[in-house]
Amino acid sequence: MITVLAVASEIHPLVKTGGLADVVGALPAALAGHDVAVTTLVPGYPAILAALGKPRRVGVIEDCFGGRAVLKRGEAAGLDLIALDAPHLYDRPGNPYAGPDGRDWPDNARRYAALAYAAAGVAQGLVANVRPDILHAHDWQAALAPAYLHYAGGARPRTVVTVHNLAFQGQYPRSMLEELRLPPRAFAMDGVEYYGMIGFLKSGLHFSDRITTVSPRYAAEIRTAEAGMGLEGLLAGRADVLSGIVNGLDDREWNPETDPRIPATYTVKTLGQRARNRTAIEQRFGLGRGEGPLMSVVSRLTWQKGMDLLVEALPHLVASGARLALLGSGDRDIEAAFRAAAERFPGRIGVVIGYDEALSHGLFAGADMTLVPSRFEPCGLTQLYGLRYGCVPVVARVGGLSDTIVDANDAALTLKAATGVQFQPVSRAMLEDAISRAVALFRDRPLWQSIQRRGMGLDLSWTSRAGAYAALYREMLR
Ligand SMILES: Nc1ncnc2c1ncn2[C@@H]1O[C@H](COP(=O)(O)OP(=O)(O)O[C@H]2O[C@H](CO)[C@@H](O)[C@H](O)[C@H]2O)[C@@H](O)[C@H]1O
Repeated sequence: MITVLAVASEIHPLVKTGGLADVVGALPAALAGHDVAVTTLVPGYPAILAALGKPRRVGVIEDCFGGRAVLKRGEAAGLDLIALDAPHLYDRPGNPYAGPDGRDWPDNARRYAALAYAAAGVAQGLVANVRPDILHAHDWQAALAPAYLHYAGGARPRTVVTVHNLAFQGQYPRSMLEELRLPPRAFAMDGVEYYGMIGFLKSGLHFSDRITTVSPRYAAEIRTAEAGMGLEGLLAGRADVLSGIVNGLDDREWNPETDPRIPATYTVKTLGQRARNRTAIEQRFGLGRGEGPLMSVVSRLTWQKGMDLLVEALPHLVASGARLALLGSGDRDIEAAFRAAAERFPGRIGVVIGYDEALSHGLFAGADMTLVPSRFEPCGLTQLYGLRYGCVPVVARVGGLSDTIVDANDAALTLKAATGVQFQPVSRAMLEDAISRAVALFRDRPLWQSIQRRGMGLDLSWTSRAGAYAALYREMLR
């Protein structure tokens, strides 16, 4: 049995702002089947402490970045958790990273340094009976852990950092070095220094034994200047320990045969049931009926996700006979642009600004397609949900979108291999072209249904994908 201490700033179903939470929440159960036991260290946000009920106190850090912290262990939603209960850092309502005004909490450097610092402590024996073989840090919020272990010296577990999104790196001023409990010598190129700042993610990428990201294609892309966001040199230098493992989806949550969140459940043999789900979408999003396809989006509304391009492509989408139901939140400008489009095209474009887990399931269960025009995408989960639910993905050919969808070109159609529509480069013109191609494919119903069924029949579950992480851990311990 391999023991892993996972460290992350969010975990589904307790605290989620994006795909990171899905992965961190689903992996432990899937890894159990591979003889890997995962304990996850998370910040003691109110939602986490509430879910833990009556946890055991398993450790104390007297001076944890400005106050006392208690490590509390318990089970919630089937997860073995250690919460870092530090009210001065985490006892705040709402979004984990930002205050009610939408701005990052000013002390985020300390809040997530504390998480990584506690992780390093647990990795070196702070909690009785927890002596992990592997410390697995997810994203910048956890990425200082390998650095703390390095500077602490002594015995340590093997370490791996997973990059879910290179765009978020955690960069803070040099003046915080002492406050973050890093020695002066750490401020160097072969330390935590990064372009004159302290780089949390950079530190993790430098000091970890292994680096993974969430698709092979993204693992290759981030070694280039185009997608490396300044870290391409470091990543190229560590190419021998860098790999990509495509995300799976949580079968317990995402299964159209059993999903309690959708009006009508269905299987690959009863696709007709989806009509009821489509009607529910039309009602909720104020859409009229139509011959053309019902397209959908579930996304953060950001530049990464190409949502500004989609705004520009909306007149084309409507002219091609399609309708759109969009659920998302994010940049205020993009939110406003979608609201305006819904007013301009009543009955054709329906928009719900916000975050709504149940409604997102309904969209995959009833829409004909899901649009994912991302400029970059480490893996992407919504295209996987689309495949599973017969909601055909129309995606940009980047990162994990490239690794998970087979474009319906002539060759793929002949080989009966197509699962969606891909386009590149990521531009308004090519997005519009992809929309047109998707509309044309949709008109050929038998062909369309064969594409739907093929996606639904794929094994996308973590149950099989988790094997790649288990194999990586085994190799690291060899
Ligand atoms: N308004 C809304 N209402 C309800 N649900 C919503 C929603 N907006 C988004 N979601 C949900 O949030 C998750 C988003 O996951 P993604 O993988 O698409 O992207 P994200 O950029 O957050 O994750 C990063 O990490 C993940 C995990 O590794 C990578 O797949 C990805 O490429 C990378 O950018 C999905 O579960 C989606 O359904």
